Amino acid sequence: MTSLATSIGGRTFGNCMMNAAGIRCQNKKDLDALVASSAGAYVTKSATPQKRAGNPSPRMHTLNKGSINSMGLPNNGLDYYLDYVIDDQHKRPKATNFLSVAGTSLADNLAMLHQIQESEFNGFVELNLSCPNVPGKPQVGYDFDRVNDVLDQVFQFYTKPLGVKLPPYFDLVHFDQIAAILNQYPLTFVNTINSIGNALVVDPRSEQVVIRPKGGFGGIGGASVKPTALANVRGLALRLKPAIAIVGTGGILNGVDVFEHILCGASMVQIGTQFGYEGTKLFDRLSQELKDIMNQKGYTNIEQFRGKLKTFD
Ligand SMILES: O=C1NC(=O)NC(C(=O)O)N1
Repeated sequence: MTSLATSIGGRTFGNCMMNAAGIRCQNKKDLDALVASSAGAYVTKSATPQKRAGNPSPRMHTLNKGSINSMGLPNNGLDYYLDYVIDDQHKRPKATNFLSVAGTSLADNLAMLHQIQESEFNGFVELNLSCPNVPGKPQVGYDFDRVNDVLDQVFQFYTKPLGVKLPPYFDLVHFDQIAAILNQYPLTFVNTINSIGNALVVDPRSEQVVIRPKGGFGGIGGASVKPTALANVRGLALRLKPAIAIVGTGGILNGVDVFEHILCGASMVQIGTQFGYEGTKLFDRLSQELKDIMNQKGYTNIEQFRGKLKTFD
């Protein structure tokens, strides 16, 4: 019997696939659909302390097998998502799910994590350090001192399972530097990558950008980011202490993409852009495709090949 089960931080998940924060996870209807799907878990839209409208439209544009977005963290506010995950926890006490938070300041992140620490939520928090789309706000994940400071302050009081959502890095030295910081903290997981920030898509017919915010600059998702995503999954898997699991995100359209992320070291994968297009039936399709690949290769569970990417030497 081929199993797609996985475990992170001592919690088990029946399926190693879930949504990526931001995609079809904005409200109760979206989240209920994920609960009813074959996804192994869900993550909520990144929350700010209060409800937030986000950037002006058009703020997302479909590309050939990809997307560019500058949503700007539109969300219903932390209380909404905290209420949802706690209510769900009462209904399904054995399930573990993810609550994403993305404060636009350190104070906001600390305030939200204090509120979550004091709550009865016992799932995973995904601290989003990599939203590229809040005008005037840098991606914290690219400022290593700030990452260190945030985690130092968070772990003064936060004792529940916590992971961070990172931006893509493009230099092995940066993998070394961020891993040296992350390894100092009792993180449960690291999610890599967020969209490739501040890309620019041009429509040559109209001679115009395709999204309104920030003069057209936005985060890229979808097939074109897979090589970068796999590099970040592998680069961090090779450098992080084994206690920190890797959640692989980026460029997953098919079962083979899931297989590649796991081969590079991911214990869970998240799907964003393609999930946006296909809806929850995506998880049925990807699960079957991954099982087919595993059966062809003689694998019965993902631990048999997770992280076992070969090199030439
Ligand atoms: O972290 C994020 N990454 C994205 O690509 N977009 C969203 C957003 O803009 O809300 N946030």
